[in-house]
Amino acid sequence: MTLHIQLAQIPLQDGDTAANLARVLALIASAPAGTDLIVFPETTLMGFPSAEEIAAVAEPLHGPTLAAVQQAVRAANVAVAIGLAEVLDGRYYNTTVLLTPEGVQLAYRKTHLWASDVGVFEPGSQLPVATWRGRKIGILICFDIEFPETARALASQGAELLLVTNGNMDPYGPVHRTLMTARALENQLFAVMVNRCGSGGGLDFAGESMVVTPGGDIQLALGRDQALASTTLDFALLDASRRDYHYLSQRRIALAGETSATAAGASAFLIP
Ligand code: BAL
Repeated sequence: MTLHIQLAQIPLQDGDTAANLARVLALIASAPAGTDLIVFPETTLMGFPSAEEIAAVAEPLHGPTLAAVQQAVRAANVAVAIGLAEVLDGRYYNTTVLLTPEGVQLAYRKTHLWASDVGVFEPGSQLPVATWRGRKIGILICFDIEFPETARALASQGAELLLVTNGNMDPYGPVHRTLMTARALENQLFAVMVNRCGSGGGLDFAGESMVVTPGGDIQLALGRDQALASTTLDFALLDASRRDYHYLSQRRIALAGETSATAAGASAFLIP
């Protein structure tokens, strides 16, 4: 079984939802034939809003911006993993959704806040996994991958594909290059990371989006500049990586925390 994915490493405009949405809609409409999933960066749709802007730009998952993306996803018959600034019950979250022609399959709220997230977003408290196209998928956002427990919490629920939406800036590019390989290898799953590029808010974003196989090989690695790159995830590599040993079933130390079944083929690890 394979998944054809496109990595959309793009610059973003902080606080300018209209500009970011226009770019996203154009990329969805022009996705190469046969693409199953396009992965975008962290907070793609709003960029990084400031504490002063967040109330004005944050939207609920049923808001107009994600509705426009949903319409484009249906028209192009592709799925997207895309970030947004979400408002839910009066609280703001740095959220990434897996949005398919059928709707929101997965919504993940960044659980480990980077310094610039604090005061703008609240941390999420769940690490959910959903099943799509027969594969269990989990999402992390940027700083999350710097904590091994996060990917392990997804893998403990059977995750086979980790999607990471990034807004990683200089000088931390090498940190994520190393850790994406580690997260894939130690959990024997595909890890796909798409970072922002360009600059904004006084930051230079590192780009360097990548795909790592369950065996820890770098299947695709981009540079620092804007790029669209397609590749195919062959899940036979996941089975091969687990043939002689399986870290998850052989580990002797489990994570502290409960996992709840949330829907058919879906679950969530609850941070205590
Ligand atoms: N190394 C930066 C992590 C973040 O911006 O979430």
